[in-house]
Amino acid sequence: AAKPKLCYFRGRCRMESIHWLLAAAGVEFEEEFLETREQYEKLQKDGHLLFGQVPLVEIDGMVLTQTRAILSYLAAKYNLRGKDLKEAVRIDMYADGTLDLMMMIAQAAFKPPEEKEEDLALVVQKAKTRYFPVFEKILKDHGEDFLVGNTFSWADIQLLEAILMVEELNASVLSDFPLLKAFKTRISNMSTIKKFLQPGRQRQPPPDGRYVEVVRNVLQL
Ligand SMILES: CCCCC[C@H]1O[C@@H](O)C[C@@H]1SC[C@H](NC(=O)CC[C@H](N)C(=O)O)C(=O)NCC(=O)O
Repeated sequence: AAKPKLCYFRGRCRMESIHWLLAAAGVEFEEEFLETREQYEKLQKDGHLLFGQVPLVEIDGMVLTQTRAILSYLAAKYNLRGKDLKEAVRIDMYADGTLDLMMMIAQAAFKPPEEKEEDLALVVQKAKTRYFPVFEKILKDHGEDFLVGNTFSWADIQLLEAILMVEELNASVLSDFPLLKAFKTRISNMSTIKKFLQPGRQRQPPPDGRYVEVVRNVLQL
């Protein structure tokens, strides 16, 4: 089958969780990076953008947008969405929580320096007081290597992505979360994820001025 084709800016934000999921599933993908307004307008003209937005993923003969819908489809397709509906909804809840946290980081990139600083400090605070305590407790109560059931799922991928992203902001953020530390080591060492984390793979760097400039130009923000 043809490789999935991803279309987004050369950066993280909404597409990064899709990179992670495909990489964790060991699925090779192609990418088109949006650099110009013309590219974006062509996608719109071709009717590929349902609501005029990216991320865009072409897979299995479909043209998909809406990050959450894409992630749900991919998680189900690659057996990363639990063994039944009850596990699936728990995976969705956990994944949604990490997406909320990571979106806070993504949006901060577009703020002026002082505000960005404040926003990112708030993100670290939220991670330490709201999100990570929840996941620490889940791991403690559940007593398994993974967040849901006793198998690897999309929720585990999302949590690792979020942990690494928050650690970029504050390296000692896991100091009060021993189970999350062990979780991070365990999941990072899974072969497909270990490969993805090596330099030069398709993981994107944190947003920088160039990324913000390209997004603003392409979207005319
Ligand atoms: C000020 C902050 C602006 C952020 C704008 C974009 O840069 C990324 O960091 C976040 C977004 S992504 C680009 C944006 N896409 C979305 O907002 C997708 C939202 C959708 N619910 C999803 O989850 O896929 C976009 O295409 N907008 C065109 C426009 O709506 O006309």
